[in-house]
Amino acid sequence: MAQHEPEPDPQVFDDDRVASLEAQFAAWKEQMEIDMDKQSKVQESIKLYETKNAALEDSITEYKRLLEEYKTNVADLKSLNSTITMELDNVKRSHTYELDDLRRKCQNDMQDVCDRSKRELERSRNENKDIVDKVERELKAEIDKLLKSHKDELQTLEKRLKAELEEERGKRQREKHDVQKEFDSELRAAKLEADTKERENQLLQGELTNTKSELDRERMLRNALQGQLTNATTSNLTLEASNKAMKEKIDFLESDSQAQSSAYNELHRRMEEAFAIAEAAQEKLRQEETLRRKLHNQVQELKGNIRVMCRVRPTHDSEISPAKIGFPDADTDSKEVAVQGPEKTSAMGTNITQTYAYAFDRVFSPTSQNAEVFEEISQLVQSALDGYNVCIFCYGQTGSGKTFTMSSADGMIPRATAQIYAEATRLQEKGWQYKLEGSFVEVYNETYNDLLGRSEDLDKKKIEVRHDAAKKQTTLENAVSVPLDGPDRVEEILQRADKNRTVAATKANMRSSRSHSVFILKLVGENSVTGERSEGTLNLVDLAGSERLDHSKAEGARLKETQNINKSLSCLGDVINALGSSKEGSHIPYRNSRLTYLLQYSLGGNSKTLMFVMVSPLQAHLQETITSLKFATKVHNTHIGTAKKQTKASG
Ligand SMILES: Nc1ncnc2c1ncn2[C@@H]1O[C@H](COP(=O)(O)OP(=O)(O)OP(=O)(O)O)[C@@H](O)[C@H]1O
Repeated sequence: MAQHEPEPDPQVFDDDRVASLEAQFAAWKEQMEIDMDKQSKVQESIKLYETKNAALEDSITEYKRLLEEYKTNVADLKSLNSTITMELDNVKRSHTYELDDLRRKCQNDMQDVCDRSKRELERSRNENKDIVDKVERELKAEIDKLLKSHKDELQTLEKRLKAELEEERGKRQREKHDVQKEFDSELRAAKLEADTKERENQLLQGELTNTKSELDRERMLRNALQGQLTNATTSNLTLEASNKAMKEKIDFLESDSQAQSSAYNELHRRMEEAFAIAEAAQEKLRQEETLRRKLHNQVQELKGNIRVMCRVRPTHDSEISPAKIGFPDADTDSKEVAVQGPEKTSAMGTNITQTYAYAFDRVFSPTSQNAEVFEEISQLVQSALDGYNVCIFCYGQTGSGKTFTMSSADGMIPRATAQIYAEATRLQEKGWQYKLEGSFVEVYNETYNDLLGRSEDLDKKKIEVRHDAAKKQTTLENAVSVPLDGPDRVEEILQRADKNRTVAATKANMRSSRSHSVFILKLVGENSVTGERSEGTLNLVDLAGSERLDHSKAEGARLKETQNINKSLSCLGDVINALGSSKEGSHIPYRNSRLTYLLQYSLGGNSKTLMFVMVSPLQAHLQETITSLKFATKVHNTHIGTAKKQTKASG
């Protein structure tokens, strides 16, 4: 069994216990001192914390106050901000309205001035011409009539007077002769009688008185006869006076015709004046034409040098499953198109469709006609006449309506050339003479082909493209260029190009879809009156189908074609991108494809560019449609520098 040590008795204080208690006490004391020390430290800390707490509370109060102040400031700033935003919106809106008004006013003024001047000129020309013709005719007829009637009157009068005079003279002569004869015979008889009476005087004194009285009677008779002779002479004199009066009348009538000829001279003078006014009006018109060109191109520059428009073609009767394409602002601006994407299943398992919205400078819905589309581009066509390089191209997948828009019978090419021809003819009266030349080339497999050359030469004849950097003009060596001397020539050009392409096409290869065609119209104008000269180019481009073909399914010639199309279209995108992002003078990759090389001077800062993105309305083409619209949006967001007109004084 184990021995237990006895428990110490608490009442017994031996030395060991005392020592242990003392040690314990010392330890407690030490501990207490430490605790006291700690307590005083804690109390000090508490005091410190209390001081800090008070300071913190002060700070919190200060912060709260500052926060309140800050909130008030924020509220003030917010309301100031919204006021400024509102004001900014108002200013923006009013500026937009002002700009629109200014633009509209400019266009209206310009139109008014042109119309007024035209009407004025036309009216004064017609008036003058009519007045001059009428007056000339009337005067001539009047003068002829008067001269004829005067001549006739004169002749009749002369004849009558002569006859009367002759008759009167004859009558008087005869009367005189008779009287003289009578007198002579009477005198002879009287003499005889006097002789007899003389002889008888001596014999018959009484009879003498009788004879004398008879003689007196005879004398009286003679006097009477002489009186008659005097009367005849007086009447002769009267007739001569009336003859003179007649002559005076003739002179008067002749002087009247002089008055008419001075009236004619006056009219001639007025006509000269009218011609001078017409010439001044024409000069004014010429000046207004120069002003119109300036204003027109300012408006074009305001619209931007690269514009993008979208056209959705209608579905044909044979086509089913149309895509859901909407035109949200068709009733107002017509600038938006919204395409409903393919149906997808969400993470929650529900079917969803996404709508993609795009905005361009103009969107044409399927109901739009070529005439409506041309209205939008006609102003750019006008710019080509004014000396700018203009490039209009159609981009889109095969069958989206590019060729319909560009080259159909009422497409952009025939319409543009007709407008240019009409405008060039109209400008002749303002002193402009234009030389218009058209060529039509195709870029196929990175080679240029002449669509106006002989069909057997297609793919064989080599065309060289030459650039004149100073004039910013491009020439095609070895390509046929046709002078556009009448509006019908374009139909001939289109037919020839179409024939060449058809000859080149094979069953497996629809050439029109696999090549880019470029219609190039050169417009060189000279104004003999003002000495101005302008050189512009209009390029109308129908691009190859933009659909991404599956390389894996293409082989041989088809693969090469596909690669070339993809390359040239992406080069076109690169050039536009570089033009939009680069500084002046930096590198633009025109040389990377034949298409961009050809269009070099019609895509840069010196030109005005318009891209039509053509859209097929079919659900089956939806993916291509979205790709095309994305590409077009990228182009639309590009800003290209201000165009420069190719004008210089001739000589
Ligand atoms: N706006 C439209 N109105 C009526 N028909 C149209 C319109 N646009 C295109 N079409 C018709 O749609 C068809 C395809 O058009 P088009 O040949 O112009 O397409 P494309 O894009 O030029 O094709 P490809 O690249 O093969 O040349 C043609 O029959 C054309 O007449």
